[in-house]
Amino acid sequence: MEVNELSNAESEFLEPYLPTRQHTYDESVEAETARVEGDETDHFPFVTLTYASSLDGMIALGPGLRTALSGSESKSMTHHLRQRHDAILVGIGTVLADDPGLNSRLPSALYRLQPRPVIVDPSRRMNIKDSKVIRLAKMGEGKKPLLIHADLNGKQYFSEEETCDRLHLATPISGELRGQERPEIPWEYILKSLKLRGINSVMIEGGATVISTLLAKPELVNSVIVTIAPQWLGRGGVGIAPVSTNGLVETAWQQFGADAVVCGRFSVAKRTI
Ligand SMILES: NC(=O)C1=CN([C@@H]2O[C@H](COP(=O)(O)OP(=O)(O)OC[C@H]3O[C@@H](n4cnc5c(N)ncnc54)[C@H](O)[C@@H]3O)[C@@H](O)[C@H]2O)C=CC1
Ligand SMILES: Nc1nc(O)c(N)c(N[C@@H]2O[C@H](COP(=O)(O)O)[C@@H](O)[C@H]2O)n1
Repeated sequence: MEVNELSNAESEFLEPYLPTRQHTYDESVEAETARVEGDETDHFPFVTLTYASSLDGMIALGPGLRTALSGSESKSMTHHLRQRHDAILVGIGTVLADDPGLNSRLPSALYRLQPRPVIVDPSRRMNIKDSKVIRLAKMGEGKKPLLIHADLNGKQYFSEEETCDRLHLATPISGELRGQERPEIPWEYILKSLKLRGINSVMIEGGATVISTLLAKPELVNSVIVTIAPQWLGRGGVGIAPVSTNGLVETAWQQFGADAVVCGRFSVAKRTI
């Protein structure tokens, strides 16, 4: 699908919902801070939650199915967001279903402006060999992905490999994780660890599990940007369903092609970066 630069009016519409400090992320700085352990600060990156939804609140036709909802204009909007954040984060479910590129294909997206892909993959399910995100990084069209793993032995360490970097996170409640088939790492811990590595802003793009769990943690989210495509995906679809009710404030919406893009914030006190 064609991806084009946004008009001035389109970027101005998005601007109030985007992180103010741009492109502060520096890979060499990340390598330095990687040695720091035991982060006790309460600093988090700026977090933007974003996804494309159908009129019936679905983000995919069915589990594991890559589903195009955005039109060219709103897809371009997503690629604009990608180059305005230091990192783009998805869960392993999205990588296995979609094999996404997780880079910005905008003509203005120089390597320096590309987001660092972050994949939450607690049990190391990612197929490194055949992954598009790694192929793009090798070609210099995107940054090397950072995989987040759960370390069940209670250790936190970083390892750099040729194709990807790995951040093994022991959580503050690591004892409770032992023996779990799908260990859950607290989002506070994931986000703090990214900040500690020099990542000041992260765009969280999916999938259903990641978005739904973060919607129940509004105190961690600075902005929400949702594309609504004018179609229904039906009852077999994968929906966004937070465990608790909530709503956005300071909302604005604009049409991008046939789609509506809705922006907003949660009313809980926000942090600045
Ligand atoms: N329309 C849209 O904008 C988007 C749609 N999608 C769709 O979403 C679907 C994938 O959604 P899901 O299967 O729910 O996958 P997901 O991408 O949300 O990943 C879920 C997996 O990530 C890991 N994970 C997530 N949070 C974790 C945490 N706090 N601690 C430890 N591990 C954690 C777990 O292994 C979990 O099983 C696909 O069909 C994909 O096409 C994905 C992204 C955007
Ligand atoms: N903005 C948006 N609209 C849709 O209709 C989508 N299906 C998605 N999905 C997300 O984009 C990823 C694919 O991106 P690449 O172009 O391959 O980098 C996919 O994995 C979802 O995260 N997004």
